[in-house]
Amino acid sequence: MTAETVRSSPATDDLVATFADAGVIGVADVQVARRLVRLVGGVAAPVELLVALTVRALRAGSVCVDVARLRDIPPDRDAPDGVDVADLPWPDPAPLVEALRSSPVTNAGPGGLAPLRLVRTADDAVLVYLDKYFRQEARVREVLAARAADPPTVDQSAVDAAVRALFPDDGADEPDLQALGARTAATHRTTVLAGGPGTGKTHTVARIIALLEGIDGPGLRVGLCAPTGRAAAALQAAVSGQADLRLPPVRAVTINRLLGPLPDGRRFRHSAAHRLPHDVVIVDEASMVSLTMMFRLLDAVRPSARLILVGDPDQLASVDAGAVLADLVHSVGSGDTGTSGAVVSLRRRRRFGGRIGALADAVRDGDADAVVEQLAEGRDGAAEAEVRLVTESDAGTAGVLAATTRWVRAMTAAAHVGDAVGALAALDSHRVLCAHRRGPAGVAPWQSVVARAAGVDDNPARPWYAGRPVLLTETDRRAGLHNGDTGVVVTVDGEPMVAFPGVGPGDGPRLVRPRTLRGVVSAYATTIHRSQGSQYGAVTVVIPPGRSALLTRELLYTAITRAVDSVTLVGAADDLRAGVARKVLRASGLRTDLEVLEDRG
Ligand SMILES: Nc1ncnc2c1ncn2[C@@H]1O[C@H](COP(=O)(O)OP(=O)(O)OP(=O)(O)O)[C@@H](O)[C@H]1O
Repeated sequence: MTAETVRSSPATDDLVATFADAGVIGVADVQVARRLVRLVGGVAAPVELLVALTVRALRAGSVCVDVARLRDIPPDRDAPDGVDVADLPWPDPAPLVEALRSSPVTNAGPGGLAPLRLVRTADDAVLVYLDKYFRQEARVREVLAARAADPPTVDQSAVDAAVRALFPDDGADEPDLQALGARTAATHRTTVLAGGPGTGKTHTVARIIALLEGIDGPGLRVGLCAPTGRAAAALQAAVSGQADLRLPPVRAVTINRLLGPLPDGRRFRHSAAHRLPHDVVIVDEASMVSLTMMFRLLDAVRPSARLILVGDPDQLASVDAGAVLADLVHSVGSGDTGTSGAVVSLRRRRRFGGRIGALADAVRDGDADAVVEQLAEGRDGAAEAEVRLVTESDAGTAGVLAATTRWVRAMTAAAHVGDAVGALAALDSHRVLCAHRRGPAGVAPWQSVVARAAGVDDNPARPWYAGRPVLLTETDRRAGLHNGDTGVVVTVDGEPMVAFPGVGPGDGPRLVRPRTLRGVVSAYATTIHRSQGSQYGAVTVVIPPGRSALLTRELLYTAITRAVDSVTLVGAADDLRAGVARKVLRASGLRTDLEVLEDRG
């Protein structure tokens, strides 16, 4: 359906069509809104628009909308030429709230279901939810509060002694936040262990398992999970790599797998009616957990079990709506215990150098001047700089392509002689990351630019050439391969094989026959979303021109923190500044108390 058919549909109101034409809401949002409005028998035009905006916001990751900030909802697509969304007839908040209060969308007749919920926050914002998400958020709040009100009883001195043994004094002046995290995990039902890349979260998690086993005795049932299969595999490898701790064998699975999906594909074996058996459930990469997934998990975790949520609240959040980890970190504050649990934020970076860290901090804090200042050192392609900005038009681009060419040639050289270890090491030594899939600064053109610069014919008709970096777009659980995994085509005994990193610590590469793989694309350039959870030597980040709405602070932070040794940003300083300033709006009510506003019965 085109914008034209939106307008000509009989139930169409001009207001909704005007916003759809301007790209603010999509055709799918209009359709869902129409269906909901029809269910309640029709509503005033501004209310119908609000329903459509609520659906749009959900698709953009927010579980609710703030009626005073409707303009901040990310648009469905760029506005057509000549249209300024600021000039649209945005409804005024006060009359809109009045209309909502008495509308059938928030007040269904007897026995009917009202699709929307209307609430006021402690700081006087008015939020509108689709009923399902309101109920999920309320349940998350309720479970966390009940868990916080019932802390585990532990022998404090035994915990302290065990923590001291696991975290020996390293002579640093600062308080040992890893030790604090472990102590907190032992003394609370719910703990958030927050921290950027390389701040020692996994190191701490492994010691938390050892600590809890020490307190509760052997036989502790540990549920280790992560939102995606790839993240679960990485967690498994990282925890089993801690040989000195002699941890019991643990297996990390996806949250979905932990909960046990039932054949109907909608419900799970474990829920409030049939809880998970574990004494401790540890969720890694928890920033990627949506509200719906967190709701299911919290329902299924035994009230007496410890829950430890581990992740980086500043990274990109889940694809689905909700950013529960960031909300918890915000509502509690580091080192504090709130009504929902306790938060410990690790700060000391243990992996990459000072400049990448300082650049990442400046992006996280939204300080565009500091970002540009950090990058000044490497201006005009000072090739050895740890962080640098090169403009697409200057000689710097040649330097960028020289670096990507060295990367591609290193993969190719190792691949030709069947050196899978060398090819995989080369693969992870560099990555080209784009904000967009399409468009001039997207993955598609950059794939060709990088391949062509290295003299490679990346021809889809002959895909299995040695040295081709590949990305999987499907999961094959039986083969242990996950959507998002990357590998390199290598020649083994004259035959092409695809090498993927081994799963366990010390495992050699896995070699897979090309014809057994489904969903394979080249990986000369990938999206920043795809890079989440991985680490590479050097990272080239392509900044899209023209103030793209897709380039956000969280996206830039995620891209920059993938790099261990160096970061090169390619693009214009002004576009970079605009991206640093653009914070993803993830509205939710979890950061505050809520008062229901509807005139229900
Ligand atoms: N207390 C510590 N003493 C010595 N080394 C440490 C300590 N904590 C972490 N490290 C080391 O620092 C590096 C980063 O730690 P770790 O992998 O635990 O961080 P992380 O926060 O889980 O990182 P990411 O999420 O990016 O994978 C690892 O090599 C780890 O062994």
